[in-house]
Amino acid sequence: MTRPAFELAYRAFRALLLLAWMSFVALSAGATPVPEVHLTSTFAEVALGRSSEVLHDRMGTMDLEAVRRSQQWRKLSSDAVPGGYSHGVWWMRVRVTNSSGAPLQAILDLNSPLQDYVQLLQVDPSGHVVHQDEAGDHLPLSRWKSGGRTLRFLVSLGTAESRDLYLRLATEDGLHVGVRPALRSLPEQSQHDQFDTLVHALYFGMILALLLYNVVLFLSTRDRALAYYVLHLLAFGTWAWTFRGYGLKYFWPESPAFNQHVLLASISLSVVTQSLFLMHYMRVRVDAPRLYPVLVAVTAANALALLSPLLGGYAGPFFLACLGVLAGVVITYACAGYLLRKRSRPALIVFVSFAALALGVTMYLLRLLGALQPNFMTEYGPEIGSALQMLLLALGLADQMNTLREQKLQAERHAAAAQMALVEQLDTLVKARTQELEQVNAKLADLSIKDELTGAYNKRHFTEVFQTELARYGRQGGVLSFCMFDVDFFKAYNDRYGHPAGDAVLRKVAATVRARLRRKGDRLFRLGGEEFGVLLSVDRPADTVARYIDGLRQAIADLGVTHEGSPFGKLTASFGLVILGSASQGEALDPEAVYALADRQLYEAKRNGRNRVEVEA
Ligand SMILES: Nc1nc2c(ncn2[C@@H]2O[C@H](COP(=O)(O)OP(=O)(O)OP(=O)(O)O)[C@@H](O)[C@H]2O)c(=O)[nH]1
Repeated sequence: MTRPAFELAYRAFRALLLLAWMSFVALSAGATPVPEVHLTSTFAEVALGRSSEVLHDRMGTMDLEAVRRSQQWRKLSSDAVPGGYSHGVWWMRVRVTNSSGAPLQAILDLNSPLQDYVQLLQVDPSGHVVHQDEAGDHLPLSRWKSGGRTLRFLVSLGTAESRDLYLRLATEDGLHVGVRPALRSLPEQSQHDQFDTLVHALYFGMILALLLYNVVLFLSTRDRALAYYVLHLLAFGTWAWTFRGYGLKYFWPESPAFNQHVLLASISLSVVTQSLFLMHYMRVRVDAPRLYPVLVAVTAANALALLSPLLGGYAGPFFLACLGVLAGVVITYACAGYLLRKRSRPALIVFVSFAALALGVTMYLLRLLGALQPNFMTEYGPEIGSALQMLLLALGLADQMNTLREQKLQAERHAAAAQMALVEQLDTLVKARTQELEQVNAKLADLSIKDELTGAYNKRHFTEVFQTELARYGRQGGVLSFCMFDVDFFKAYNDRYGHPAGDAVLRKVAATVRARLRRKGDRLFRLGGEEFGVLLSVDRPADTVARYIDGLRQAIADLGVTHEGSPFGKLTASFGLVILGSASQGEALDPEAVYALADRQLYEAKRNGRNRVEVEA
């Protein structure tokens, strides 16, 4: 071999060595073992988190070849691929080997409808992509190969076949949702979906029932708290419906952008309507006036957050919406805590119901972070928590309406009692006034028949009574006695002692006589000037009448009123008496005639010396 030929051969050998070394390096880098999962004949479900590896492609530029060769793969500490803000791409890989002894189909389910773009690359052990699928809530549903509420892919394996599954999770603007991919056999997936549908049917059924019930309640009561509660149920229900993927699946499958808007708007609307409801339900304005402006401000901020989609993107508005939710939770707890110290029952219900929601959501998040084991409570934590919250608030509302109705009834009872008391008071007043009026009337009537100076009945009344009594006597018989008496030398008395003294004497005489008329029917009349008449009761026996009248005369004389103008030296009176005995029964007596008889006897008494009684028998 010539020297140049040798050098050429040597160079070729070196190049071959270099190529071999480079190939070795390249092959050894690509040959990093992929964690493997064996699917046996008893396979039902494998949670892929801990059985797989993840890779964070921070720039989002790596292709399959690059990730296959990467040395950055690491194990996960939980079942969930980390969520949060990152503009990179998350990759997940696992080798699945069909050890069931027969061809096998499985579903790779992300257990979430929320991930912008997902790609599943199924690669055979030699590195060839044998199958490629895409899905994601930024794609219309028609581009998801395997339909379902959640993001999922079909994996078909031949007997003893192995495939490397590369799952690529990308976002539009950096917001990654923590997903928990699981591989399930078809029967297991079907059972899982059935149970999931049942739980959500119950959940959304409950929201719908509460919604309708409260709409009816609102229509009958027109209570604003109820109206806000209905709107809140509507907003929250819409959010939950969309969040769980039913919006995209059933309502707007070809409008992923609209799905994002609904998701964002329903968060802010939920907080706004909830704050408005709480304002009325807990009477924040009246009972917590210093917190009220803060609650109003938070509500207004959440209302403004509804406009945040105008800023573009999803991550930014979502961040704002989350801030709004946080502010809403803080102010709600502040109000409820403050009002709890005032022993407000609505505040207690709000406190407990929000605690239930917080507990449910916390359990769900802890499960996502791998701190809790998966179970019914952690899987459906938000649903259970919010269902409890909604039920408690609905019960609270019903309780408040009951309390209000009770208060209204009590107020009505009080008003009725007060009205009753007023009526009674009015009644008593009317009775008192009537009595007073009757008394005044009686007094007026009395005054109209009495003589002002002496208090004896007046002449007008005498005429009436005398006529009536005579008529009665004419009908019934019995004894009727009438006498007239006249103060003796009264002119002289007036002349000597003055007219006022005369008046006083007349009063004294009348009082003396009246004091002795004790029987019912005995009456004293002033017939004019110093002349009086006495009509005696029919019950008085005839033989006692003259003596009785003489007793009156004696009583006047016994007054001992000095009268120097009288031969008796004191005041006296003369009496003319007529006694109509039973012999006169049935006679129609003429009052004037009887009067004249008495007057004549009085005249006789005067003529016979005064201070005496003359009787017409
Ligand atoms: N003070 C006073 N005097 C009266 C009243 N009414 C009548 N008189 C006076 O009574 C007097 C009656 O006088 P007379 O009819 O002459 O009778 P008399 O002086 O009593 O004489 P005899 O009846 O015969 O004893 C008159 O002077 C009347 O002015 C009165 O209301 N008050």
